[in-house]
Amino acid sequence: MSKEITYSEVQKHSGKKDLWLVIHDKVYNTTSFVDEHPGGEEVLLDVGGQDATEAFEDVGHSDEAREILAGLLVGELKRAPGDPKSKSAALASTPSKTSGSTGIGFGLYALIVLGGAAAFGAYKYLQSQEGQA
Ligand code: HEM
Repeated sequence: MSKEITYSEVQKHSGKKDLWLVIHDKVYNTTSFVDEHPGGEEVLLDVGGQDATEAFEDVGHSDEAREILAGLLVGELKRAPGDPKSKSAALASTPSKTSGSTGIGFGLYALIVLGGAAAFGAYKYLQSQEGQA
């Protein structure tokens, strides 16, 4: 069984010489990798000691990157009440589910109504122009 690490433990490792990250609720020691990261050390230091799931996934890292990650594993994150919520849970579901289907449905509905109104207005305007000519 892999080691369980608390979020407050991870937060202690946020310096360049001791850099841990959380990605999908797993803890990685990236200290040896910072200098080799093709995306630069700055971005890794930015998320040092924190949940980097979103940053990591936003870039769309390759399978090779994920293999490197596997080699840096320290243990599993053990969440305690009050810790920042898991970011991988939000990423796992589709956008329509996370933002609530009503939100997107309403946005689309409003777009259609507004688009329709604009088209109607343009039609009326053109008609009035024709009348004048
Ligand atoms: C330990 C975690 C990470 C590993 C093992 C890793 C590994 C890699 C690898 C191997 C590449 C080359 C392209 C690829 O294979 O996808 C890459 C590129 C990149 N990474 Fe990461 N990465 C990590 C975390 C992050 C984080 C947290 C960020 C934050 C934004 C980030 C930003 C980038 C960017 C922007 C590139 C593109 C660089 C370019 O194409 O010029 N990476 N990473």
